[in-house]
Amino acid sequence: MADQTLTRIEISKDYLNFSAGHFTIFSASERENLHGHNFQVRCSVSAHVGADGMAFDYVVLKRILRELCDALDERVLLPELSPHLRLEHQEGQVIALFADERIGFLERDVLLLPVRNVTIEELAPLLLTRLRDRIEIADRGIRCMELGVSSGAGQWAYACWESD
Ligand SMILES: Nc1nc2c(c(=O)[nH]1)N=C([C@H](O)[C@H](O)COP(=O)(O)OP(=O)(O)OP(=O)(O)O)CN2
Repeated sequence: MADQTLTRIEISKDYLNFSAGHFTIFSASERENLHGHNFQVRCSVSAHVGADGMAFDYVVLKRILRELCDALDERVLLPELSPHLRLEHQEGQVIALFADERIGFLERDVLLLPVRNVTIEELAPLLLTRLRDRIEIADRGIRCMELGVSSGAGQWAYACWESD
């Protein structure tokens, strides 16, 4: 009978980070001021170890995670799916309409994300989905992945995926 043992590989590197601006929205009328974080990302992947003594090449995983972080780096992150925020594009600008405010940004400085709020618990599943889209899960026998996002030391949100 084949060995069913799963081995978890954890990747946690200082360079897996992105520096981004955001504001959390609490209600239709309450939001944080625009501010920034050095967001940190980490990941663990559980898989069966193959006959070659490897679960998968973790260099590939690190490269993908780094690219996912770089894609969010040095931008103001705005939520496309917030029920309280409307986004308009006007002459090279993105205007975020919130309550009675019109908050303008240069298009080049912002990134619109398919999330309801720019919180760590929305960023974690977004990045996990993007990771899953890039990694060959079936080929490598990966059974479970967990991706964490932190907005500062000691505050993390984790999103998990398990194969059926
Ligand atoms: N459930 C969540 N709540 C909050 C989030 C979040 O992502 N998910 N984010 C924020 C703020 O944007 C910010 O990240 C937290 O600010 P705050 O804790 O006040 O400040 P620090 O990150 O600097 O933490 P210290 O403990 O003061 O070092 C708010 N809520």
